[in-house]
Amino acid sequence: LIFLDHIPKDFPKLKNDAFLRACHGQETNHVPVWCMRQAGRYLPEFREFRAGKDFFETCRSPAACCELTLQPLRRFPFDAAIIFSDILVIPQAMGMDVQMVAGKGPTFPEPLKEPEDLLLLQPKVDVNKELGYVFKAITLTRHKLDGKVPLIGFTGAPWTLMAYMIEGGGSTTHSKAKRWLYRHPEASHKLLKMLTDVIVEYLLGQVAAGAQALQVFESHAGCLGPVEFQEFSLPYLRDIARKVKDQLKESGQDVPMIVFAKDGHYGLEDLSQSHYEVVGLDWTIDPRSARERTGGKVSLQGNMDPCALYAPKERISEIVKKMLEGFGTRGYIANLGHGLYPDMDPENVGAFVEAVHTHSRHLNLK
Ligand SMILES: Cc1c2[nH]c(c1CCC(=O)O)Cc1[nH]c(c(CCC(=O)O)c1C)Cc1[nH]c(c(CCC(=O)O)c1C)Cc1[nH]c(c(CCC(=O)O)c1C)C2
Repeated sequence: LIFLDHIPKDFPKLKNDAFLRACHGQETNHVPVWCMRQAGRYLPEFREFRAGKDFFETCRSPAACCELTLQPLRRFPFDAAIIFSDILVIPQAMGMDVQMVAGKGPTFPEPLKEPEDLLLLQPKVDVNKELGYVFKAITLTRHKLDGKVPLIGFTGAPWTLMAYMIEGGGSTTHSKAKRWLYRHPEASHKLLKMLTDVIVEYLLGQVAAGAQALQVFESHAGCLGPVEFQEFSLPYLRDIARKVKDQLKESGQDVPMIVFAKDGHYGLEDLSQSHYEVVGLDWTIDPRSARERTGGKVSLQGNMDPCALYAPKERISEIVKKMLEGFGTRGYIANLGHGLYPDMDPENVGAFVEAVHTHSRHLNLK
């Protein structure tokens, strides 16, 4: 792969490696914490910066992505940054039109309807050309972070992206996309394979650009059952991790990978044996049982109910303490079980971060 030869080597030295150490199951003084959607509409500075600008235009501006990535870190002592972007830049790179419609979310004016529509997709995507703007944003942000915390790159997983490409936007049932799984299994596998190929190159490009960890979002695992998950999600999640890791090993790099299959608790054992260092959890799983079911094979990330941030600060602190006791402080990264909502109070996000740091330091001294 060409882009691995171009790894910039003049990045500032990392000052806080708690997140990376926790990914590898190593000891840390405190439990590292970050929040999914930490760059988002709950921050007034985010709303002000985004006002009047098109969402995907913002994604295509490395300077804007850098600014939005850094905003939450100016407020809170998060232990990791996640690059501002979106999972739907991949369908765009494959030739589909995606627009962000205010009050509605991402919308595909012409979603995939039948297997013949796969012919409309770019058969061979040049990720450097189509997604180079993300790589530029990552390199710029890694410099501007000045080694404060590691930078996480991310992608949507194949099934989740397939679901958006067929549904044409958000959905509660995902029945259009699931119709493909039952009616057009071969075409489904063809599309999932196409997506996997692009995702592998995209993640490698992000590492070459400076990403220090990678998260794969299988946000729509919950609408699959265990049987469909085994056939249409898990093999591709595994393939992505194996291929990315094989390539990175060749160039002597070690970048931890996180898999987050939202509502995919039925797949927890399998996910813990899928070549990812970290398994992300939503709030429907009890921390102790997650530890038991994953048998110490992986680090765990999560999983406070985002809505617990509506509670008073003292209550947040108690909930965090219980969560830390359940997971233990080793091989654990605190996070929410899903992203922050726009109406959440930034002060309570601060209380969450502080509770994780304070209680985990205390537990480590015991
Ligand atoms: C802040 C934001 C993003 N995307 C969207 C918004 C809100 C719209 C706006 O700001 O104008 C629209 C935006 N983009 C998407 C949605 C969900 C639509 C739906 O399914 O109904 C919305 C509202 C699609 C999307 N996009 C993403 C996922 C996976 C995570 C998840 O499960 O929530 C998904 C499913 C990933 C994503 N998306 C984003 C990040 C940035 C980094 C961070 O976390 O701080 C990330 C990681 C950024």
